[in-house]
Amino acid sequence: MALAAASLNDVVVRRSGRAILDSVDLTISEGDRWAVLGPNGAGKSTLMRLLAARLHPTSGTVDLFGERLGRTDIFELRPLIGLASQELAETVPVEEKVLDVVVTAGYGIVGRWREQYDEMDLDRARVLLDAFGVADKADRMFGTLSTGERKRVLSARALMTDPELLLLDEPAAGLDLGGREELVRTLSQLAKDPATPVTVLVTHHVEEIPPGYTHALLLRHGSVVAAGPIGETITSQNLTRTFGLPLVVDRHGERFSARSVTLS
Ligand SMILES: Nc1ncnc2c1ncn2[C@@H]1O[C@H](COP(=O)(O)OP(=O)(O)OP(=O)(O)O)[C@@H](O)[C@H]1O
Repeated sequence: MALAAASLNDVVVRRSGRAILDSVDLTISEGDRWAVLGPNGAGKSTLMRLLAARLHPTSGTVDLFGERLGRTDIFELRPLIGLASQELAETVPVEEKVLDVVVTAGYGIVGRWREQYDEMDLDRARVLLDAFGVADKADRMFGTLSTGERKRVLSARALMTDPELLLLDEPAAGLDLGGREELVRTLSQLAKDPATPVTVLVTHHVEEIPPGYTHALLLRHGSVVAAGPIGETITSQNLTRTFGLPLVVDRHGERFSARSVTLS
């Protein structure tokens, strides 16, 4: 059997005496594209930090590409993982040139630290910016971009190292409707491309799940409500349990939408 990209076994993360992830079991396999959903505070970003080898579990085990967190050199693991998150966005210097924000991913840093980069790296960074519709922003300062433009740049950055695992934490948050739809289309094209690595995307909204996503994980209060193939997991019953209010999910081809049910 192929090695799992990520395998979590009975994972607990405890903070201030509270389990912010509780008994989480999860296997992410080669070719999978996972959407992770749950209300604010459910533990989604904490899960992403584990998958990014930026956090160790309090108990249980996390294996990334067969290497166990805590027993392996995380600095060897991290280049295999492309991460785009708000936490990372906040570490980017506002005066950093957009092209450099992307290209520095290849050097495992944020913030420009040398004057010259390889022309091949710069070309790749431009191609990725183009794929996310922000090639025309390459020479701008990161701090002058809109929220949505920053999200796109960081998604491009996450792919710069040609990672084995792509982690996108709320890539569509703060985008307007047109921007969201464009991003969903870009992410869908990526999802359907066999060359794209295993992907895990966090979102608050089923509308943001790109076509081509194969699996979903629903979290509430740090626990898994449901996990599995997307069509079986994104259901009215599971969403209702996850968000704690009566919800109806509709499916339109490969897209989902959800609305609350008014109880009379
Ligand atoms: N260091 C910490 N100490 C105490 N509580 C923490 C700590 N870090 C995170 N938490 C709590 O853990 C819970 C899960 O946080 P996390 O950021 O993973 O949630 P999330 O699902 O990503 O939320 P959101 O949708 O709001 O981004 C939250 O209630 C948060 O307040």
